[in-house]
Amino acid sequence: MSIRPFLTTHIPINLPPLRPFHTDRMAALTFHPAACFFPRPREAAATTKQPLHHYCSPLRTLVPRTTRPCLLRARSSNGLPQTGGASFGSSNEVLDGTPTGDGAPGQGQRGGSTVSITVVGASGDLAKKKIFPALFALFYEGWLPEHFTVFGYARSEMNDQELRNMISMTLTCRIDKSENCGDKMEQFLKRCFYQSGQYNSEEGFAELDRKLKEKEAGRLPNRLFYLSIPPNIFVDVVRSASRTASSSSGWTRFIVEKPFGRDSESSGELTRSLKKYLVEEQIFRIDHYLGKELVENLSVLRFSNLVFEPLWSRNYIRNVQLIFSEDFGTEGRGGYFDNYGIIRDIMQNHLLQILALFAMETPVSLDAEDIRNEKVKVLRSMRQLKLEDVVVGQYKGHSKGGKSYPGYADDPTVPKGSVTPTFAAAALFIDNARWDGVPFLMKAGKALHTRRAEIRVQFRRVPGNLYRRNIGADLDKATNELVLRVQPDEAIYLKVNNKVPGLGMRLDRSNLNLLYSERYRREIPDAYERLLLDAMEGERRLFIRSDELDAAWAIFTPALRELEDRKVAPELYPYGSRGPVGAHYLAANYNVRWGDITSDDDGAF
Ligand SMILES: NC(=O)C1=CN([C@@H]2O[C@H](COP(=O)(O)OP(=O)(O)OC[C@H]3O[C@@H](n4cnc5c(N)ncnc54)[C@H](OP(=O)(O)O)[C@@H]3O)[C@@H](O)[C@H]2O)C=CC1
Ligand SMILES: O=C1O[C@H](COP(=O)(O)O)[C@@H](O)[C@H](O)[C@H]1O
Repeated sequence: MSIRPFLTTHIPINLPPLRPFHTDRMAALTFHPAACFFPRPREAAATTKQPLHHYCSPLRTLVPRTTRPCLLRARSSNGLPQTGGASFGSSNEVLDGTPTGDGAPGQGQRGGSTVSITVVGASGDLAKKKIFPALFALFYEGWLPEHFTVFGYARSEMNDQELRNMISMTLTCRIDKSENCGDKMEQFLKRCFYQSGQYNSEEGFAELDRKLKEKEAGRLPNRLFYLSIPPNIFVDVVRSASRTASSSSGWTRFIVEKPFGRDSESSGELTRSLKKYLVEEQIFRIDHYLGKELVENLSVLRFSNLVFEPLWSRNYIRNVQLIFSEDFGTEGRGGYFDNYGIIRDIMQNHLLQILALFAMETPVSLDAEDIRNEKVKVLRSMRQLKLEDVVVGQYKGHSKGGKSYPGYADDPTVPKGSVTPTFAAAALFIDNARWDGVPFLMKAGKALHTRRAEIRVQFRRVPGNLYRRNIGADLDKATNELVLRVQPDEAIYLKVNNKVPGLGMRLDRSNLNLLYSERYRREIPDAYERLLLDAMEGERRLFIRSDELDAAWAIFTPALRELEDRKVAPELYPYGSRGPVGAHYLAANYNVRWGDITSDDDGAF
């Protein structure tokens, strides 16, 4: 829902900030779209069964629009908090605690609002590796509200202390701000609790509800459930938790982890099942690549720099490459992976989401729905992937330097004779006016020679290039290339032709390089931090809407089905190699050379 009418008519934009601003030179007072908004009527209705009122920040209690000023949120332009939690600080409590006097939800609530985050599947890999550490990082940086509680829920028998011990093993302090880290950890762990229960058990979640209420202590309760569990139990959890552990008067949201089905049909079925218990506005489908700094920056780069947007079309761009590689195999996750394969694991979600952001038209605003509307349009303009435009591979065992690396098929959890691809390359097309005929090439693989994720934009050659003699026969070698390196060593660099200093006229291709570690001397937050915070704030921009998901599956489902029906044998590639040569033939069909096979160092022609 657009925030515009509210913005123009109701926000006193000259309000002083709630706390003094940080002196950060990048500080900018920005209106945070989640801070003030009309209620999402269906979400509010579904969760509160109360009359609809205007919210002033979903993390704060309900405040009637007519009597409460909305809060402007101070965020530096690089996303760091300005005041160590300005948006949930004690000033909010003054607002929250004031009786509304009109029967609005929140009246009679004691001491403001609270947020409870329940990590379902707390004993699992993702919870330990990413979710608890991200929550701690948010706490450490002052982004969590004053009143918050973290609960772990899983079948494993554990008490609160055992959960805390488990979590503490993976918490780390910010490299650049390690002071008081031990104290902060202790404070954070004291807010962590555990409830053991079955995933389909309403009693289990009712018990959780009882404990949550105890911690909420009469404050307006807002509840976030993170489903960090295998997909076959998503619906069980949503059914049980929504029935017995929903917030009685605040919001209740569910973050759902991928995979969202394995094709159009199963994804549609999952969506329908979830919607029996939740409305779309309560469902936060996470794609953690959307939370990565460079992916967030894609739109900034494009829409706030005049030099890029005019070039962003078939007129100047020859091809776009989306590349993901990992230098390790499925180690330990073979059982899960075999049911999905690399196309579903990486391409259909992470790479396709990046592609949609890259290729979309300028959205009407930065509002979540405006952005997601544009992404859906791109996805719906895409051609279904054809089998002849796909190459699949699977890694095999390899020995190097006296060390041997197991093949995918050596994993005991992988069924014998599996043809599941651990590598794939694909050529995709967007049949719209902007991108007609431009190949979007994707490449994703496990157990390759390096860990890397990047977007490469190869531009067309300069017509009638005056310097063609200096460049040599292959003019495509001298075209500009813009690279957004998502990870590791985040960077944006542009390959330009340049004169090598000297009396002669020798050219080379050099990089104009924006290396984040040199430019910004601060740690880049993990994607899960950004996404968790957004979910708490009700900011949906970086989450996948159900129509986006449908459109994404429509592109890949036919080719996936054919691959499986025909049991297409993957090309084997050695662990630690650059992947199957078939990927080069596929690119060559479209006159493309993968940008990552040449060195990124500046080089002579
Ligand atoms: N791990 C990762 O890096 C990533 C994971 N994901 C997704 O996140 C979700 C969680 O992943 P991950 O943590 O690796 O998953 P796990 O396999 O570690 O499972 C999480 C927890 O769920 C419970 N569980 C596991 N299998 C079953 C089962 N068959 N039936 C019932 N409960 C079960 C276990 O808890 P208990 O036995 O205590 O109940 C387990 O600790 C998945 O949807 C995954 O696809 C997405 C991106 C990356
Ligand atoms: O979603 C997934 O992502 C990870 C890679 O994430 P990254 O942030 O470490 O790049 C991948 O290993 C996993 O297979 C996949 O499910």
